[in-house]
Amino acid sequence: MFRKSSSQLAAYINPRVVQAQYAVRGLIPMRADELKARLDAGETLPFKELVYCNIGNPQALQQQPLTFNRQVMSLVDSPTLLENDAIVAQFPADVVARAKEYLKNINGMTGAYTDSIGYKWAREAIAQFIARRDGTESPDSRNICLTDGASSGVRLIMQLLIEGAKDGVLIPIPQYPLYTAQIALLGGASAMYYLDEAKRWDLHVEDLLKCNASLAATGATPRLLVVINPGNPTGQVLTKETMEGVVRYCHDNDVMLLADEVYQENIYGDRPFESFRKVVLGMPAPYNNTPCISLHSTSKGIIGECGRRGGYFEMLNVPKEQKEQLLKLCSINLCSNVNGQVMTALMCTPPAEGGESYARFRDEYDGIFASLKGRAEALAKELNGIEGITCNAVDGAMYAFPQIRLPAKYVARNEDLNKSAGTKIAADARWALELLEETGIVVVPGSGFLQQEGTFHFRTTILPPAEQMQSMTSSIRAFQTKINKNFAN
Ligand SMILES: Cc1ncc(COP(=O)(O)O)c(CN[C@@H]2CONC2=O)c1O
Repeated sequence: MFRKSSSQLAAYINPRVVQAQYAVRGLIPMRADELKARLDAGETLPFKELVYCNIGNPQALQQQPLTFNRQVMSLVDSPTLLENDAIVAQFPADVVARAKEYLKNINGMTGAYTDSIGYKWAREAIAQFIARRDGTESPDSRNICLTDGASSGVRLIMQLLIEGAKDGVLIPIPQYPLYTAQIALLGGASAMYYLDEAKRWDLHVEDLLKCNASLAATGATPRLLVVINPGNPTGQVLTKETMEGVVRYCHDNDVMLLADEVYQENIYGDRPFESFRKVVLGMPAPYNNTPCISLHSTSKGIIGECGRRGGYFEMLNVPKEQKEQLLKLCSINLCSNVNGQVMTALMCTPPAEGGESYARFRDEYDGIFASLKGRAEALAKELNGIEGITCNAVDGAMYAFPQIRLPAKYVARNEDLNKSAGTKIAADARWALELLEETGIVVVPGSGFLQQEGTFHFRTTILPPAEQMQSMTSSIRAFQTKINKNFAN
């Protein structure tokens, strides 16, 4: 049997991979990278720099890491430094003590595999963090699993529950595209519940029941309900009343609740964050027995350590059989990365008041929070001041998701451009592409998060430093004003 030449072999690709999309690093950011390469090569473009507002990557936009965490991490990563008194003398005492504590727990071997669900000591630190945050009993640390960021937690949980098209996942629209991508990769069925832009992007529990019907119509059963609180891209913070309605839905319909709470520290508006775990435990029987898996991450909040790939999920009321299978899935990956585990433990255990590092930590933490809050408020205000753009307040998370009112002539032109180029670019993707080409501003079109039919949005982060944000909103204003004028109906 002669082997076919490489040119004859059709490069087979799993069609599910082709179907999966992830707009946060899709068409617009890829085009931005091409433009950046041209700028770097000395070419003259209509702008001098790219402003990457497509990804919630704080430290890529000049946010500083928290010193305490980095100091502890450096000593844990290189324990021999602790044998050098001159080096030790350069670190605050509570940093040295914390590093020694962690190294003792790790037996000094930070290069070794850990338990499949992560270091026991790190999981116990997370359990204590959860108890302090919620004012409840400490969860059993065996119900906590450290992950390579929340993304890998989502993947594991979806693998547990989604075999194929008969298994349905309820997702919010607009949604963070990790979810539709993972559902596509598993061949699952998705049912969309639309967030209400006119009501601060709130969700309506009755829409969840409509999802049941849409899944039933295809022979699928709802297995998982995803709630992102605070919301990405929409920035809403749910009320306790809404959350209780969600819990009742999950209990009554035997659906696992996946509470994506990676932005739980990014709260800027009048609505406080309450964890789904706390809401479930505060409800009367039988609702306090509702299964709920909560996600957290070192990528967001104030810590912003995205590249460390730290995070965890906590299983509340999850049946033993499901827990065992989920933990088996974790074992197949052997363990999450050690730096991410250490960083997650540090996120959950800040320096104690009275310690040498406390004042600096507090100052850094409060400074970053105040800056994020200020930028969130300023950005929504500026965007609302642009004709043709309206934006809900950014109550939480790291993004604004304004609606753009595109003139009919602009939408029609986009259809003509698609026809002549054989492309299928959505009107708001065309808007984002042209904004990029003219200004260097990189945003993600609302179509990348899905949205109500006939509406157009874009998502920008609140992360550019204040002075850069000012010029960014001025450029968006000029760009939109030109569209309003040139395509006036
Ligand atoms: C709601 C939500 N869940 C999970 C994740 C994954 O985070 P990990 O880094 O812990 O895997 C993100 C990342 N946010 C993406 C990345 O930056 N911009 C975004 O929209 C997110 O926004």
